[in-house]
Amino acid sequence: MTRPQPSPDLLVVQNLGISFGGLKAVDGMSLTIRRGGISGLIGPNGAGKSTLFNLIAGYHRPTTGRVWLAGEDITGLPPHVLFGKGLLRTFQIAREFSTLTVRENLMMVPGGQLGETWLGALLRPGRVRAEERALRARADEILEFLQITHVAGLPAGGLSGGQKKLLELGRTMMVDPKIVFLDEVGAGVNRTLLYAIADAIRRLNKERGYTFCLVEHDMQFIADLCDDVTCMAQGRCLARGTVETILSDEAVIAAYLGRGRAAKGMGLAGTPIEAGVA
Ligand SMILES: Nc1ncnc2c1ncn2[C@@H]1O[C@H](COP(=O)(O)OP(=O)(O)OP(=O)(O)O)[C@@H](O)[C@H]1O
Repeated sequence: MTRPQPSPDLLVVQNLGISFGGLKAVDGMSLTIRRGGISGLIGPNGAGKSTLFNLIAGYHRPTTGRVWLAGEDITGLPPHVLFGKGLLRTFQIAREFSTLTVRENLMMVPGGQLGETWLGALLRPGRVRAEERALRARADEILEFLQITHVAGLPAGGLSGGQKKLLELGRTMMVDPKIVFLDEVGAGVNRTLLYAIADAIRRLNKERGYTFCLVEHDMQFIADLCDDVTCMAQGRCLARGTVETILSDEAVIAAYLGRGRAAKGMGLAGTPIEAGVA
């Protein structure tokens, strides 16, 4: 007897929309994200990419449409509930606890720890210590995976921009997520750390099966990592396909560079697109 195969689509978004005042920031977006893949989401400034991430990850409630995760309707659920279901979102500006050490930033990610309540700490000190040891071991394993063990004991506020982005990635790893939405993880990061971040994403995908969706303006980063790409413009889906087809698509190039430059045959492949170029 053959077993039913799980659907290849981990996340399905249908007709999602939200308006701010009169502006339709996301206007009937549909999207599918394949289980075990790395998908890219591109589009000029103000296209609605971050807002779409916010709608999916529960930071905004959509006015239209639905979102399913592994077949379950998760539309409008708040971020902490989605976190528990393995759906996580990082932000363009890293959100570390600056006075805590890097290791502590990792250790505090999983919620519901026994040591968080005075009663738990008082009544079960042995279990609290065991829980803390397990969290510390997990944090140290992640720091080693990301090759940033040397900053484990430093305050997170003193890290470079790229190291903070690696820490953000590490924080998602503390809960073994199903799907991670990375919002401009490469923005403002030097080339060396950008390679380290790309390498970590690739290994998390291949070795641990994490599914990723990346918003990114650096087209080389998108081309190096993504299996498929969706381009948004004015809150809508402009085009969707393989990296090669999307980065050479005339409508996509025009959305970024303007019609005239698109007509001169200027492509996007390999080009870091500066914010604001559109
Ligand atoms: N909370 C908000 N209130 C009002 N308008 C908003 C809000 N959030 C986003 N917008 C507007 O919605 C539109 C889409 O913004 P969004 O940040 O999603 O675009 P983006 O594609 O992520 O852009 P970028 O690449 O510059 O980050 C923009 O016009 C933005 O000004």
